[in-house]
Amino acid sequence: MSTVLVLNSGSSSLKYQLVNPASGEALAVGLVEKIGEPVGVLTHEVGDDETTRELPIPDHGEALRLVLGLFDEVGPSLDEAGIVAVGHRVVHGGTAYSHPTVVDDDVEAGIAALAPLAPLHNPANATGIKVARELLDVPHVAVFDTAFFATLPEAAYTYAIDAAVAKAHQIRRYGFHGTSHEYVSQRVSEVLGRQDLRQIVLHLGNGASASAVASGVAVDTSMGLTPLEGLVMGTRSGDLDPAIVFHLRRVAGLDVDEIDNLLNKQSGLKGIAGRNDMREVRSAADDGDPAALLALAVYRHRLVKYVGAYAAVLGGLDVLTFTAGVGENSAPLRQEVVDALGFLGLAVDPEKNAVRSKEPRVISPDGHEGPLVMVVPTNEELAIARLSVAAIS
Ligand SMILES: Nc1ncnc2c1ncn2[C@@H]1O[C@H](COP(=O)(O)OP(=O)(O)O)[C@@H](O)[C@H]1O
Ligand SMILES: CC(=O)OP(=O)(O)O
Ligand SMILES: [Mg+2]
Repeated sequence: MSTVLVLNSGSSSLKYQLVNPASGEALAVGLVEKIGEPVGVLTHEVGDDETTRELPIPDHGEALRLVLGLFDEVGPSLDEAGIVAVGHRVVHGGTAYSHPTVVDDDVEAGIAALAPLAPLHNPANATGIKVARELLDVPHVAVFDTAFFATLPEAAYTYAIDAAVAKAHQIRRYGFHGTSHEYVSQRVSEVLGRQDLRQIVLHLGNGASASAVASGVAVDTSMGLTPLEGLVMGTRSGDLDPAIVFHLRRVAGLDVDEIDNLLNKQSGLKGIAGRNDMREVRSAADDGDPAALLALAVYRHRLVKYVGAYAAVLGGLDVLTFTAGVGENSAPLRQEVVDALGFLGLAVDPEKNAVRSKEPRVISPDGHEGPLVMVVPTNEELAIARLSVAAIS
């Protein structure tokens, strides 16, 4: 057996999975949260056994040392599991990295140097890589969230600003969640047995993004220079008039870091309804909370706009697919969004929509003519494990 340890380092968290890329089996799944806070929390799951530790975890180095200690202590042993690589999720690859890349000192420095383009993500990714390379003597592979969108046409990735300024500062649409959009759109093609599909994928997690995919190639996506643009998210605003930034500076008196924090961490569902977790927003809305009802309405309105726009970009639509935490689990949201898109010929069968499953599935009515609606669970860790093995072989 060979396995890959997949690491996803966030600003204050480290998510990991030990995955068998051939079978797709996850041998261990874990999460270190609240890194740098007074009390950190480590959860390590092997099958049905869960081990939890609460202690101060000052930085990502200590987090990874603790995780490796648990693999020794409660298993599975990385050696016995035949670890062949560590796969790292890296959010921003800039224009330099558009394929999974085996990490050497230059690549490590290159990822760290992209921090200005992804200040919330790349510094943590770079630290995770540095520490993991010190502790684990196997090949390390960086898999970039931006890579799948390297194919975007110029008209889709160009912002209509001064061309010289854009070039000097690498300002363009990069797109994110690419590993998920690629994995999910490929699963759709496999399940339907067709490559020549016009697909829209809605990745709705804490971060959320939409993509338009034509015959397996990404042609548009909602996130931009950074993961702030596009859909309404848990704590991020998504699209807004750029002049709001000047207004916040000049009229509200916020400085740039405060505006950054406001739009990335205090906006989206949280900004409108005070909660970023979709389950809580839905339950407050069910209780009649006006702010939660409005947050849901704004979230849906943005989704409907993007699907309409991407159907136009694709010149028609064959499949609309929902994925990630909200997309996979919220049957009411899927129903509401598809109901608003009936004019495109989309429809959902309420019974199929209510089924909970880890399998990809069509939720349009049987015999439906017109574009299909699907739910396809994403698996970024498995995709990263497979891309990592491909990069070292
Ligand atoms: N049953 C559910 N109904 C609605 N939303 C759900 C459900 N389960 C999970 N979610 C939502 O999924 C989101 C997290 O998605 P996830 O893909 O795990 O996020 P990320 O990987 O970006 O942290 C949260 O907003 C959570 O409320
Ligand atoms: C790029 C991005 O938005 O990632 P996440 O959804 O994991 O925050
Ligand atoms: Mg996710």
